[in-house]
Amino acid sequence: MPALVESETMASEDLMELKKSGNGSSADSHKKSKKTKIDSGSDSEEIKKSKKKDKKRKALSLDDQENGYSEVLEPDEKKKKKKKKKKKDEDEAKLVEEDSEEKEEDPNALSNFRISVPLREALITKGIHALFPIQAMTFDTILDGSDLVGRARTGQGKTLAFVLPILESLINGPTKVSRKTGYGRAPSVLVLLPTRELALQVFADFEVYGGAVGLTSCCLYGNSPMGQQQVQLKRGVDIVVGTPGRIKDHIERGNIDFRSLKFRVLDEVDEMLKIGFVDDVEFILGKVEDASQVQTLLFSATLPSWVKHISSKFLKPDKKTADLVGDEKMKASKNVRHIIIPCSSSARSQLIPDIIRCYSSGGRTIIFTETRGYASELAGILPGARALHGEIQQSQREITLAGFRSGKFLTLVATNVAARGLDIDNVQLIVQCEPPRDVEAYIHRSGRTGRAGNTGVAVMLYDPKKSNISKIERESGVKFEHLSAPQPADVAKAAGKEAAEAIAEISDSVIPAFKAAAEELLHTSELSPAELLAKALAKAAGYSEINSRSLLSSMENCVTLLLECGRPIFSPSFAYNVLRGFLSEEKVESIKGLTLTADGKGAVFDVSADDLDTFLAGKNAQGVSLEVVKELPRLQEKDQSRGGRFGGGFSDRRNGGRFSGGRGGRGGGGRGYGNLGRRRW
Ligand SMILES: Nc1ncnc2c1ncn2[C@@H]1O[C@H](COP(=O)(O)OP(=O)(O)OP(=O)(O)O)[C@@H](O)[C@H]1O
Repeated sequence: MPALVESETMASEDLMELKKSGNGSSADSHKKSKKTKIDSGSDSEEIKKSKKKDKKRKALSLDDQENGYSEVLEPDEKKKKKKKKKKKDEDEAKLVEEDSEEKEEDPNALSNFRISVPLREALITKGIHALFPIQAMTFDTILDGSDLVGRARTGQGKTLAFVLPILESLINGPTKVSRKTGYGRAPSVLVLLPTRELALQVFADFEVYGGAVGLTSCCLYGNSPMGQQQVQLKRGVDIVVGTPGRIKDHIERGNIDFRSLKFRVLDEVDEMLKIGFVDDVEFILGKVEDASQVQTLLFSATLPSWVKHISSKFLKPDKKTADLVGDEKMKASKNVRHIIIPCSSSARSQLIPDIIRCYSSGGRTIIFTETRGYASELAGILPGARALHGEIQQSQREITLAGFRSGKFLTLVATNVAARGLDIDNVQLIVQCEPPRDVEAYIHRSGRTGRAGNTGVAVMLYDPKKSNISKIERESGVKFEHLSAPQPADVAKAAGKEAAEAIAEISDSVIPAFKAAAEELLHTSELSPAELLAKALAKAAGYSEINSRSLLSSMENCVTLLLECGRPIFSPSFAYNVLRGFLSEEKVESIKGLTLTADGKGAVFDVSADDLDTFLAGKNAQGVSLEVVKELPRLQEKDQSRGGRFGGGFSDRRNGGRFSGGRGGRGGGGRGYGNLGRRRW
C-alpha cells in the first residue's frame, strides 16, 4: 500500500546547501518533493505497462543474439546489420524516453536525475520508475562528491540511495577519470556491513546495477573459502562488499590495496560502530592513506546520538546529513501494525502458531528470539520452520535464507543476525518472543516487514511480570496496540473456514468411497447433519477439542480473573491477603502470574479452568468482586513497581514483604561505542 511520507526533516543548513548544489532540474525536484508519495511500483497500470516494455526489450535482445557478430560478413550484410543495430539502439532509447515522458510529472522520476541509460534500463526492468525520498534527496549530493550521513526508516530504499550515485560517479561522474581500470585493478568502492547475509544482499544489488554499467563486484565474508576471494581480488574488482572481520583478514594478508579507493560506505553504521565491530572498522578505514580523496557515506534507520558523535571522525567537516526521521516521534516503520500480547515463556510455543494463523495473511513470518539455543528449539517445535543464527554453518545459513526467500518454507526463527537490513519479499509478520534489549533492535526487527510501501504486522510477546515495554514504546515512538492472545475458538473458526474451502476443492471421485460411512453416521448419530459436518471440518483442521486460553499468560486450560475489592490494591501481597479471606491456602498458592492493573484498582491472575467454580464461589465475600476477564485491562509495568504510587512489583511471593521490583530495562542508552559486548547472534 503506498504510504505518504511527510518529508524530510533534513538538518536545515545542510538541506539548504544540498538544494543549492544539485543540478537545476533535480534541485527543483527536491523542492517539489516536500510531500512525496512512495510508489512501490505496485500500481497495476504501471506493472502492465512495464510488462509490455519487458516484452519489447526481450525482442530487442533476441535481435542482438541473432546478430552474432563473430561471423565474417559481406559488405551488404554488414550494412544491414549496422542498420538493424542502429534501429535497436533507437528503440531502446525510445523505451527510456517513453518512461521519462510517462513519469515526467513525478519529481522523483528517474529521468529527473543524472542516471545514465543502461542504469535506468536496469532499474525499470526491476520495476523501479522513480526514486524513493531518501534516494532523491541524496543522489546529487553523493554524485557531486560530498560525504553524507543518511537516515530513513526501515524499508525505504537506503541501499539504492548509495548504490546508484556511486555507480554514476564511477562511470560518468567526478571519479570516472581517476578510477583504475584493467586487470588487477584495486577497488574503487568499499562497503562494510554487519552480517554476511546483508553483505550478500547488497552485493547482489551491485551485481545487478553495477553489472549493467560494466563494473564488477565481489563479496568478502567469513566462513567462506578464502582462495576464491583472493583470486577475485587479484584479477581486480571495482567494488568490494563485505563484513569487517574478513576484510581485515584480506588486508593483513596483503590481498587488498586501498590506494585507488573513491568511496567507503558504512551501512547500518550504528551497528558497525558498536563494540565487536568498531576496532575492525577503525583498522580498515585507517588503511586509507589519504582520506581526503575518498567519499565516506554512512546509512542507517537508527542513529543514536553517540553514533553521530563518533562517526564525524570518519567524515569530512563539510559532510551533509539527510535525515528523514529527524525529531519525529515515530522512529519505527509507519507501515507496520505494532501489537503487544502478554505471554509467559512457557506458553510461547503454543501461542505462536495461532498468531501466525491470525496475522500472517498466508505470507512469510520471521520470529526473533534472544538466544541461539531458543531459536533452534522453537524452529524444532513449529511446523515448517527453520532456524537462522550465528552457530549454524555459513553454507547452511545461505541455504536456509535462500529457501525462505524462495518460499520453500514460510517461517524463519532467527536471532538478531536477521534483524538488520534483510529485504525479503512478502514478509507479512514479525514475532518477537520477548522485548529486545534496546530500542534499535525493536525498530530493525519490526522493519523486516512493511517494506517499500507495503504493510505488515509486528507482534511482540511480553511477560507482564518481567518485561518493561514502556521504555521501547517511549524511545521508538510506537503506540502499541495492547491485545490479548488469539482465543482458541477464534483460531479454530479461521481454521474451519480454511478447511471448508479445502473440502470444496476435493474431487467428487472420493464420494462413492465415503458415502456409505457418511450415511451410517447420519443414521446413528444424534447430532444434526450440520453438527456432524462441523466435527468433520474440525478433524480436517486438526482439532479434537478446543481448550480455553488465559489472556494473561496465554497458557492453555487457564482462565484469567480480575479481583477488585472496592478500594485501591497497592501491592500483590494485599491482593493475596484479600484472596486468603475466602480461599484455602492451597488454592491461593495455585494462582499464576498475579499482576496489578494500571489503574491501581485491581489485580489479574490465572487459575486452572478446573478451579474456576471454586474461585467464583468465593466472590460473595464482603466487597470482593471476582470475574472472568474478557479483555485484558492495562497492567502496571515492572518499572512502576519501584516505589511508584501503586508500588509492589510482580514477584510471585505470596507472603508480602519481598517483591522483585526490577531494575528497569537491561539495555540502557548506549554510551561511547555502544553498549553491547561482542555479538553472539
Ligand atoms: N525507488 C524504488 N522504487 C521501488 N522499490 C524500491 C526503490 N528503491 C528501493 N526499492 C525496494 O525497496 C526495498 C527496501 O529497500 P532497502 O532494503 O534498500 O531498504 P532500507 O531502507 O535499506 O531498509 P533497512 O533499514 O531495513 O535496511 C527493496 O526491496 C528495494 O528493492
